[in-house]
Amino acid sequence: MTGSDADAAPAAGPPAPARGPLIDDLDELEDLKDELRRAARKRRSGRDARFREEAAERIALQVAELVDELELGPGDTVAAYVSRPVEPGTLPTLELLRERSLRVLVPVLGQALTRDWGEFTGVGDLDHRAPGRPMEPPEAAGDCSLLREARLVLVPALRIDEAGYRLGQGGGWYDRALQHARDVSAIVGIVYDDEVADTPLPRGDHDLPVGSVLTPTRRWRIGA
Ligand SMILES: Nc1nc2c(c(=O)[nH]1)N(C=O)[C@@H](CNc1ccc(C(=O)N[C@@H](CCC(=O)O)C(=O)O)cc1)CN2
Ligand SMILES: Nc1ncnc2c1ncn2[C@@H]1O[C@H](COP(=O)(O)OP(=O)(O)OP(=O)(O)O)[C@@H](O)[C@H]1O
Repeated sequence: MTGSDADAAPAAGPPAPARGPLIDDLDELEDLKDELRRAARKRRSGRDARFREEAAERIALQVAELVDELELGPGDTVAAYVSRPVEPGTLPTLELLRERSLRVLVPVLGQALTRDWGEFTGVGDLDHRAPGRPMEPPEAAGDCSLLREARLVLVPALRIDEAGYRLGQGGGWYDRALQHARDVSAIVGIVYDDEVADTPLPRGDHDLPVGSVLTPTRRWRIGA
């Protein structure tokens, strides 16, 4: 290495994680993402009930640690999702958050899949409106601007890469909702361990990264 190369080296800290190519052509972007979604969904559908239950319990333990670290307590707001059977499970997490007297917001899709949020008050209070659709509280507490009140936002994904970019279900629901989060550091993406992408995911202009990743066995901040 020459003297000038050494001078140009960054001062300290790890290198920034590689971001995927920014793809302007929306058709090309959707084709690439759809192929990845197909593979991810296929793998998810092959997991058995025992694996899923254990993973859901482990996710709740990880979330409990995070809640302690953030010193969240009664009255603080956390946004989460009500998992569908194939997704990393959140039912134990939701119960745990309630037990700690946190205010828990979960998506309410509304008529035209609007991005409203409702309060989670217990699994028994949720409605199952249509097959394939996540369970929802019977009514919304407010629209997407409510998300700003959340100190922690737990977000589902099919895959997440090292720079925090996520592959979602393809509706753009979270990409739009997350614009209202108070801060990227409050956003935590949840995936199974083998869904952490070791090569950067394709991303568009609208894709927003998460600030941390949480799996059934570990959690870390992006870029840390
Ligand atoms: N648990 C969970 N909640 C979430 C999301 C998510 O990815 N996971 N979303 C993330 O965007 C938003 C909306 N997600 C939706 C997911 C499915 C359908 C739906 O209508 N699904 C089809 C069935 C598809 C299937 O079987 O795979 C249907 O009911 O016809 C609608 C919204 C908000 N809530
Ligand atoms: N902020 C936004 N404004 C307008 N359109 C958007 C926005 N975010 C996403 N979209 C559109 O929504 C569609 C799906 O986006 P994308 O493939 O990124 O969804 P996803 O991240 O997989 O899903 P989700 O966010 O629901 O988990 C795309 O057509 C995209 O252009």
